[in-house]
Amino acid sequence: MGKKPIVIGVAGGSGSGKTSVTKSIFDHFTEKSILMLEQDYYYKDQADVPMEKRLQTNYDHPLAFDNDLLIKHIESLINYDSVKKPVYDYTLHTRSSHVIEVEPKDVIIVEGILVLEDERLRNLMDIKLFVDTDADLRIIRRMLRDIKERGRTIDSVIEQYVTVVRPMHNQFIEPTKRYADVIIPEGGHNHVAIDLMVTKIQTILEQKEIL
Ligand SMILES: Nc1ncnc2c1ncn2[C@@H]1O[C@H](COP(=O)(O)OP(=O)(O)O)[C@@H](O)[C@H]1O
Ligand SMILES: Nc1ccn([C@@H]2O[C@H](COP(=O)(O)O)[C@@H](O)[C@H]2O)c(=O)n1
Repeated sequence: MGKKPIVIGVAGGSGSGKTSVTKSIFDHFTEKSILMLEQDYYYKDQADVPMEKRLQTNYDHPLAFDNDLLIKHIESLINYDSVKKPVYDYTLHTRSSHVIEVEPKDVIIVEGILVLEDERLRNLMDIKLFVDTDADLRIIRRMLRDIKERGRTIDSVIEQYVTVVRPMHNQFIEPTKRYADVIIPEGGHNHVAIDLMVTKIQTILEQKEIL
């Protein structure tokens, strides 16, 4: 392997298409060259917090995340050491008892709403992306996804969006766009932006002579 893995940060609002962009990039490579760390998996553990309190947690505030652990894991992977990535359960609002053993790779993608908010995380990144999608599309996408995949109701998604997600987005997420090297409009189906990123990563991997 080459000297140091490349770290790519993918930020953007909830429902903007971060995961879709990351997966589309991912699918162009073999598993031996690229790995993904989801900031969501690094929400603070709430195993000891009662469920009624978990429902009141602000999951869109920077303090909701265990960035210390995320940074520790990125630093280990940069040194080509494996890590035990936590697994997050959105229905229980805490980490599951499982972990995923992640082997080091030459490309590390770190994806999440607030990955560009923490200066320590930004300093570990070689390329910073911000997926920029209008608020109306984000709420529609989130509504469909959260009901289908995260065990939520229409009422709960609307209530959370209006009281927490929207204000936190405006206060903490949107301002991090200024740190991005590349802004990707519309997210998951932006094939031009995805192809550009794939080409860039391929070039880096070719330089490392591992393709
Ligand atoms: N360009 C797009 N057009 C339509 N739906 C999309 C698009 N990009 C993503 N989606 C859908 O919107 C939902 C949220 O996308 P996701 O990639 O999970 O966003 P994020 O990770 O930013 O929250 C998913 O169900 C996904 O399939
Ligand atoms: N228990 C939780 C944890 C997080 N959320 C919401 O997830 C959003 C971030 O994930 P995306 O895939 O949408 O980027 C964030 O906006 C939190 O509100 C949650 O609802 N419950």
